[in-house]
Amino acid sequence: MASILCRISKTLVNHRLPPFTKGLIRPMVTVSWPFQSQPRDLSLPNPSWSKEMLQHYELYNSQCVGEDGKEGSGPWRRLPSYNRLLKFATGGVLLSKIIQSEARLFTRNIKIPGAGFEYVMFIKKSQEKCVCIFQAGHLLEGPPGHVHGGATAAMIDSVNGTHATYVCGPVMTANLNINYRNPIPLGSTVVLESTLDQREGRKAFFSCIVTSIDGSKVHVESKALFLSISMSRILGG
Ligand SMILES: CCCCCCCC/C=C\CCCCCCCC(=O)SCCNC(=O)CCNC(=O)[C@H](O)C(C)(C)COP(=O)(O)OP(=O)(O)OC[C@H]1O[C@@H](n2cnc3c(N)ncnc32)[C@H](O)[C@@H]1OP(=O)(O)O
Repeated sequence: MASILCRISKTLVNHRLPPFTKGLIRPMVTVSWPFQSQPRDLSLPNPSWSKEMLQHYELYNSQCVGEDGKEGSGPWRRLPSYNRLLKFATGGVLLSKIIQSEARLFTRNIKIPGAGFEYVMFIKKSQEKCVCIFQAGHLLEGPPGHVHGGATAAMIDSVNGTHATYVCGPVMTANLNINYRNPIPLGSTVVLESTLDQREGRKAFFSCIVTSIDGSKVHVESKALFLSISMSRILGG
C-alpha cells in the first residue's frame, strides 16, 4: 500500500510540471493515474498531413536516431508542442485567472486537424539551427488562395522564439523584420529554418528563411532580436 501511495504521489508531482517540459524531462515513474489529463503532443503526424509534410518529418525524425540506433542520440531533436504553456502565468486578480485558464498558444488554438497551423520543429543539438516543417491550412488565408502575412509572421516568431528559448532561456521578441518575397500557396508545405546569428549579452540575433519544401523558392526572409528576461517578469506580467 505504501509503495502504491508513493508511486501515485510521484506521478502527481510529475504531472505538475509545465507541459513544455514534457519530453525534455524524463518522468520518474511510468505508472498511469486514472484521472490524469495528459497534454496531447500536437507536433506528431495526423491524417491531415500531406505526403510532402510526412516525408520531410521522416527525414528529420530519422536523424534524431544516432548511428548506434538509439533514439535521441542523433544530431537532431524533435520538439514536442502543446496547446498551452503555463497555467495562470499572470496570477492575482480573478479576471486574469479566468483569462489565463482559457489561454491557448496562438499557433495551436485551431482544433480541426489541417485547418490552421500544422507544424513540427526540430532543433540541432549543436543549437545553431532550428527547422520547422509547416503546412498552412485554409483558415490562414490572406490574399485569395495564399497565406496571410500575419500567419507567416506568427510562425517565424514561434520558430525563432522557440529556438531562442532553447538557447537562451526565457526571452521576448524585441524586433522582427520581415521581407516577403513570394506568396505561400494555401495548403502547401514550407520549411522555416532559424539560425542563431549572434549573441551579445542579453541580446540574441536570429534570422529565418522560409522556402518551398524542395528549397527551390524563397518565400520569406527575416531577422529578429530577442532579449533575455527573467522568468518572474514573464509570470508577473
Ligand atoms: C517564455 C517562457 C518559457 C517558455 C518555454 C517554452 C518553450 C518553447 C515553446 C513555445 C514557444 C513559443 C514561442 C513564442 C515566441 C513568441 C515570442 C513573442 O511573441 S514575445 C511578444 C512580443 N514581444 C513583446 O511583447 C515585447 C515587448 N517589449 C518588452 O517587453 C521590452 O521592450 C523588452 C523585454 C523587449 C526589452 O525591455 P528591457 O527593459 O528588458 O530592455 P531595454 O533596456 O529596453 O533594452 C535592452 C537592450 O536592447 C535594446 N533594444 C530593446 N528593444 C529593441 C528593439 N526593438 N530594437 C533594437 N534594440 C532594442 C536596447 O536598446 C538595449 O540595448 P543596449 O543594452 O543599450 O545596447
